[in-house]
Amino acid sequence: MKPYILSIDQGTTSTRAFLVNQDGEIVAKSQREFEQFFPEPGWVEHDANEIWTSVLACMAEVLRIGDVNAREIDSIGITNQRETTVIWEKKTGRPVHKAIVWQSRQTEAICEDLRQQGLGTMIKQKTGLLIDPYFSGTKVKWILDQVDPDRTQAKAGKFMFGTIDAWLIYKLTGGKIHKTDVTNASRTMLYNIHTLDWDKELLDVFGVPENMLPEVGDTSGHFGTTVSHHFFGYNVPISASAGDQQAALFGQACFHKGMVKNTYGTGCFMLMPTGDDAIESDSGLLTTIAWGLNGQVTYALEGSIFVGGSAIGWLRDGLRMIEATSDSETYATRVTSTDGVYVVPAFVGLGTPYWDSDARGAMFGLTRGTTKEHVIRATLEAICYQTKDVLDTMMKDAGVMLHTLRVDGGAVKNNFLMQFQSDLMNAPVERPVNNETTALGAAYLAGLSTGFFKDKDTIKARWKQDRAFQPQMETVEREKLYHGWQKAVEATRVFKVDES
Ligand SMILES: Nc1ncnc2c1ncn2[C@@H]1O[C@H](COP(=O)(O)OP(=O)(O)O)[C@@H](O)[C@H]1O
Ligand SMILES: O=P(O)(O)OC[C@H](O)CO
Repeated sequence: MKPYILSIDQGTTSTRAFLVNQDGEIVAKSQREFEQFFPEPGWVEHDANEIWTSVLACMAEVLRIGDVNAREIDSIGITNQRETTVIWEKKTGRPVHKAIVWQSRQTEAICEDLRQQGLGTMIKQKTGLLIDPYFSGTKVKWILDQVDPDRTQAKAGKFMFGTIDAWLIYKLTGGKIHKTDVTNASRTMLYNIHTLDWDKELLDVFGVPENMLPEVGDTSGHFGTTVSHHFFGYNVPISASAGDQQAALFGQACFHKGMVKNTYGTGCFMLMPTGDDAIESDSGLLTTIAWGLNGQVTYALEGSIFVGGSAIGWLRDGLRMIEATSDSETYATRVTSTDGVYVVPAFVGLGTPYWDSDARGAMFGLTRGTTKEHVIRATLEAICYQTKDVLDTMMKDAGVMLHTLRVDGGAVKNNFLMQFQSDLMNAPVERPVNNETTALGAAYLAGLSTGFFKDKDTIKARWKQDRAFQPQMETVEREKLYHGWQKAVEATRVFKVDES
């Protein structure tokens, strides 16, 4: 048995590679940031080639750091920022446009047109998604409209589309394999999550020829092997591809309905598996695929918050109130409350449960006595309020009670954030010892396919708690604070800049 799995976590702001051993421990890690392009307000793009070279660099570096030879790698698991859209030329492998990132709002006009055509219900029934620029479908249409408006080239089979996993699989296999998995496909708005097929009616709506689309497989399965010149002379199997939020759900061993994880990264994403029941939400949750294993799909409910930890990046880079994101905890705990200040970080609109593309950020309750400590605390609290909005909706739609929330992602190091979250939800918040649950999830999924890991119970047995935050706040206080937040969101949504 080869002793390691190489897990690649291709995220929104950085690429990471990890070596995971059979005890489910991370023995080496490497990380590279890459450029974010903001060509217009609200637009976010990546250079797909830069992402690819960051993956190659991280793979080489993690082997060097771990002092591991490529021949010791059992398999590769890929997990990725979801929805981000790449279209490349079949013949040359060259991207035809920058990758359009999940956060980008540049397809809002296309979305509005779809809403006007009354397609919302059909799209939701088939894909589990709501019409919003977040998903890949309108991004594919947008790129094709730029480079091939009448679709002559696309119909002639000149282009390939992929989410980031499919792009990396294509590159790693030397262009031999064009494949994705069900979790990534379920975020495209082109895939029918019930029939498990690319949907012809949707492809027509978006003007996307089927020949551009990748094959769709189980999350844990066969995605080809690396070509040896990319992997130090070895052909290593790629055995998993999973959207990063789904990989985190798996890595957190949330295998049953009622087990919920929330990831606090750039945005926040809360997922709960619902078994073979694709629960449709009327309150703004998404119905999505948690994973595909052995030909069997598990569904999930998801709440997506577009601005989570990145609001703390804004305090640092935009407002310059802090030098490092970790300073936010120090400042927040210098005051005992926000003194009535609320920050609504709707910088790119609001996701679940509001789905308001036009909303923009706001701050309320300012007085002459407001200090930066209050603003910083209010920004951290906003992450928790948004999470409560999503959680309450999820519990109601699924008809379950929350016992405990499992958390991960870059911002969970912040103890103030975690304690306030627990207080606000009146439930324990469990932080795992190993916060790299996304990478671990991808490693587990890869290892299940090759026999490196025995079964899902092995993963459950390896989950260890670092700290459980217990609720301490009085009910009256909690309700008062949350009521203030609800009023702030309402007021934010009323305010619209007149662009005429
Ligand atoms: N101590 C902290 N307190 C609050 N937010 C933090 C802290 N450390 C990191 N963050 C936030 O966490 C995010 C990074 O988390 P990460 O999981 O690496 O994100 P992603 O995978 O989306 O790139 C950043 O937006 C950063 O502002
Ligand atoms: O890269 P992350 O961790 O911000 O995750 C992004 C999500 O997958 C977007 O849906």
